[in-house]
Amino acid sequence: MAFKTYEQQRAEDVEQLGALIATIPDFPSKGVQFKDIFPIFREPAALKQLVEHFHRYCEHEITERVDVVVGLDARGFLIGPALAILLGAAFVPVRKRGKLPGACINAEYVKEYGKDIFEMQADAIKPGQNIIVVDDLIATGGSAAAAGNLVKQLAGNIIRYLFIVELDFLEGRKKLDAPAYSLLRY
Ligand SMILES: O=P(O)(O)OC[C@H]1O[C@H](OP(=O)(O)OP(=O)(O)O)[C@H](O)[C@@H]1O
Ligand SMILES: Nc1ncnc2[nH]cnc12
Repeated sequence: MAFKTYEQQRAEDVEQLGALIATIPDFPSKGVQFKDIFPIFREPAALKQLVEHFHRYCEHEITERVDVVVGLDARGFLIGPALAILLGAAFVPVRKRGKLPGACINAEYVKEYGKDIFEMQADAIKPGQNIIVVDDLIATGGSAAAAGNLVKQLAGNIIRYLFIVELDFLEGRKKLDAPAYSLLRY
């Protein structure tokens, strides 16, 4: 097989993985065009391609050492730990209220179809650690911004937000305090 440049591999990933995303109208409520990532996860080769895409992005675009990958409840848990293993980093979950034991910090947020409270264990991040925040999708940016708020409460240093899907028209990345990268933008 011919050698592919970083950009050629990126374009191939966007095309092949993008073709697997399904759009379901009016889910979970009327007017929402729900982007379903699970068809990617049903195909072993696509799942590997997805995780390797994010790993390649980090190797190519991030100069700092990544200490911790933070994943958002619940679909951020699907790629966060796999990416953390490839990066040699730790994984820390952000969970919805009431799910984590011990002392927790919290942040309230509003998202595309509702509002909620996120929590993180108070000793999950050490001051000054370099953090990547990972989720399946950014819509209004409320969820990712709340996760960023939690990291900042613990004095972590966010170096990137990573998403599989971004809904550009909702301008969620404007709420974020660090650069964002999305594999697929609609
Ligand atoms: O940018 P926003 O408007 O905040 O929306 C994006 C968030 O919404 C979805 O999660 P959801 O809260 O539906 O939870 P789930 O992963 O448990 O389904 C999605 O996985 C993101 O976390
Ligand atoms: N349109 C959407 N599709 C999938 N997940 C979402 N989370 C928030 N908005 C979403």
